[in-house]
Amino acid sequence: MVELEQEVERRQRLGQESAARKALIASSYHPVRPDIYSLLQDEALAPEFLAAAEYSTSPGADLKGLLQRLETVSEEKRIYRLPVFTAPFCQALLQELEHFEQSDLPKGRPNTMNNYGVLLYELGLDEPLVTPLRERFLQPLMALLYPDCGGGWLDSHRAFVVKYAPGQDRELGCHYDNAELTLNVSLGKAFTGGALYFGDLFQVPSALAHPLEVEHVVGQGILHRGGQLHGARPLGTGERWNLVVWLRASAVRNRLCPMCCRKPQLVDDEGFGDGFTREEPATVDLCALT
Ligand SMILES: O=C(O)CCC(=O)C(=O)O
Ligand SMILES: [Fe+2]
Repeated sequence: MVELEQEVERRQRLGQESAARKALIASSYHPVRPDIYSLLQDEALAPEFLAAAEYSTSPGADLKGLLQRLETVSEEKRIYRLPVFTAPFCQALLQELEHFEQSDLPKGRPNTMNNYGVLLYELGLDEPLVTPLRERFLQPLMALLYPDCGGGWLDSHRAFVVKYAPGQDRELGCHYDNAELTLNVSLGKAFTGGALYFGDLFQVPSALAHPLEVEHVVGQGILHRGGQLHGARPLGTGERWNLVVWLRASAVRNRLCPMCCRKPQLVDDEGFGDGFTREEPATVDLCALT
């Protein structure tokens, strides 16, 4: 019980420390690409992504129609891919992230597994970039692709950039995400190796028996369920930067925490916290099997 209390305190501290870093960065950091801090414009997005999102919001849109507008990486594992950002936007975002990395401002790391990379919330990129991306584009797509995983009920996210480079992190162990659904976009630079591999949903026995390898394509995003076991193979050469958006639906996680598979007991936190809410959104259909 003492350990549990300490862990709760540690997590609450993380939220407060993250908010403090965000405030410090807002007051003293000078972006090299201020353009990416203005509200997300359609021009930043790949035409295929715009088309898929526009289709998904059109009357009568269905899964079959959407599947004609993106690549099915694995039907069985329900993994999909499509171009997300234009090349110039990827380059601008990379330039900004690198500039921030080189600054001596404090950086909150994405999770316990990545020692490099940054949280987009702390940089101030949630409001102009990630929230509009989720609300306007990802939500309609995810509602058709994963209605049983809260795809139509996304109400928060945790977005970060992971960076792999020689002498830094080079790979990522097998895990599942604290997310109902995940978008992983390759931003560049030039690299070899570093493919993702996917097993089954983590609840399945011997879920890693036949992993599927998925190479990154710069500018393109992989969509998968957060509970799908995955990891990253070692980087060969070059640098790999990916934008990862953990998408959360409180309507789903309020019932069953996706990490411990129990009914969550909530404590207060800053911002989106871990994506749970005390107020219930209206009802949502859930898969009884997963
Ligand atoms: O290395 C990658 O691209 C995957 C990162 C990832 O799965 C995660 O951070 O949750
Ligand atoms: Fe992950």
